[in-house]
Amino acid sequence: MPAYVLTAAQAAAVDRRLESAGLLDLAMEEAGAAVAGEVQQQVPAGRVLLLAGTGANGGDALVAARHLYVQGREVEVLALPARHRLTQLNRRRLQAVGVQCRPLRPAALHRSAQDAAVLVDGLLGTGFAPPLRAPLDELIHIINAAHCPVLSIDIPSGLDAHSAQAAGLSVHAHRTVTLMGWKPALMFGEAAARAGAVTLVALTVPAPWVQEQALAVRPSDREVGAMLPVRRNDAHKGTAGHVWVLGGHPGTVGAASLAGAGALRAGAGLVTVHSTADVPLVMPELMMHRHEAWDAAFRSFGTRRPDAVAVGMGLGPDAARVAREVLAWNIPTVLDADALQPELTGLGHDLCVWTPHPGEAARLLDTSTPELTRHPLDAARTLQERLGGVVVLKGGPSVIAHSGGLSVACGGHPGMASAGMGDTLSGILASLLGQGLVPVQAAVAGVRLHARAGERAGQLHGYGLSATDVASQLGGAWADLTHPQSTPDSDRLSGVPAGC
Ligand SMILES: NC(=O)C1=CN([C@@H]2O[C@H](COP(=O)(O)OP(=O)(O)OC[C@H]3O[C@@H](n4cnc5c(N)ncnc54)[C@H](O)[C@@H]3O)[C@@H](O)[C@H]2O)[C@@H](O)CC1
Ligand SMILES: Nc1ncnc2c1ncn2[C@@H]1O[C@H](COP(=O)(O)OP(=O)(O)O)[C@@H](O)[C@H]1O
Repeated sequence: MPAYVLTAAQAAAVDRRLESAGLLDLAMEEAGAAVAGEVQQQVPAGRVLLLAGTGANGGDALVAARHLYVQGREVEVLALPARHRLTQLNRRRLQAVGVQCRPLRPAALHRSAQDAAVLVDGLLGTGFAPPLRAPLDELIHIINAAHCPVLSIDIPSGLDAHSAQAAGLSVHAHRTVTLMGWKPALMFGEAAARAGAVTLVALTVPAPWVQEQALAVRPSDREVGAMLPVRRNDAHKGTAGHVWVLGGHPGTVGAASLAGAGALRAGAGLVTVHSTADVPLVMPELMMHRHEAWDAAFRSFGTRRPDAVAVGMGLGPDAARVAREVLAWNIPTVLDADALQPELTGLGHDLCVWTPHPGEAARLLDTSTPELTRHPLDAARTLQERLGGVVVLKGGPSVIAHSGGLSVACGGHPGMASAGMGDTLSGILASLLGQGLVPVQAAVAGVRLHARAGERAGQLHGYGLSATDVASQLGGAWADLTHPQSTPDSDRLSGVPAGC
């Protein structure tokens, strides 16, 4: 089963269903036990300071305190007055095993945080409605000044679950144990940086209840690996897909050759780069057609068509015109970089994959980049509705939007913040389309393949990794995804963007 992404409202809807089925108590017990387990694993000795808020997030902290106590850990619990029925119940259960809760006041927190081995933040979860009210603001300042590691339950207190922005004061956690599904804030931007390393505890909730609500899926590497094409032993270059790359312009010729390298390394049988500039052939296996002008190029193509085409990488001022011609072919097409022009809106078809980075996406939606990056899932969905086909809104992580919904591809490496990475991705996507994957599978599998290759290259080159390094790791990344038992858990890889 894939992991799901849920907004606060969607998580609350599942909670109501659990409550009416009499299962919410069990879910809270499971959540608290998982938090206790994470504490035991991460900080196996020393005093655990647990902070419980008024709602069910506080209830999870009280359950965690009970589990830790019965396992022999020294626990201290500071709690706000319990308002939620199950939080009140778990307070009584905690007292019944011999742990007293003390009132959570700033002075007490300040004193207790001095020598705690770990602080568990159960103040506010998905029930938080900004802005913060007193005394939560003062308490959060004290938590952030504490010297011990902080583990937040579900989401760092004070974060708006839906927004990547992290506009106001919130807990800065070292780790977050999130429940039932990922919250958008745990994956994107400044908000994700405040969550630290995230562990998802899916909880024993009927899968359809979560699936019906979910905003997006976050497929596992095993699920992604199963999408990748499998070849017969008698495969030859004619059956492995012929990809055309249309790109390059004086000054940006490298973009077309990086796309070509990405296509070859992702398995295309034949790759031809068409350009009106002298594109350097970084790999001699690439074929090159230098055309005098694009009109002449299209005349020379006649009725010949590749299995898939990537258009736009470094293509320059002719890009919109070239993309318009290519769209009329109605074949599997990746549109990137200069081909991502608002004037192409309405010309897309079901076989298109559009790959904007946030700046290009903002231009297509006529908005600002900061506004767009605040809600990347919403932005990707709006773009897909306007452009058709599949949209890959690139970033760390990227969002794939298609007519059936949204998918988030996590992983990658911060070293991928360098020029040419997107060009390589376009080639990968065209390669997978050329090998017969339908656009949504090519996008989901290609984006994760690219990110996984980035993780491998990042281990070798750190922040100095280049797009060529990423292309050279695609074979290993492919093997990792198709044999996932040997893949390190991408959530726990060092250097992976927070929350992903
Ligand atoms: N299915 C799930 O995902 C489960 C979720 N559980 C927990 O339930 C939590 C949600 O519980 P609740 O809906 O009770 O909400 P929370 O516990 O997140 O917060 C609600 C409480 O915070 C207070 N509050 C809200 N906004 C505030 C503000 N701006 N300033 C100060 N106080 C504010 C409210 O008065 C309310 O008492 C999740 O985050 C998770 O920790 C678990 O108990 C188990 C099951
Ligand atoms: N910090 C990061 N974490 C994960 N992936 C990243 C990160 N930074 C960039 N990437 C990936 O690198 C690519 C950059 O694309 P783009 O900005 O179009 O590059 P260019 O235009 O230089 O080719 C995207 O696929 C993006 O997802």
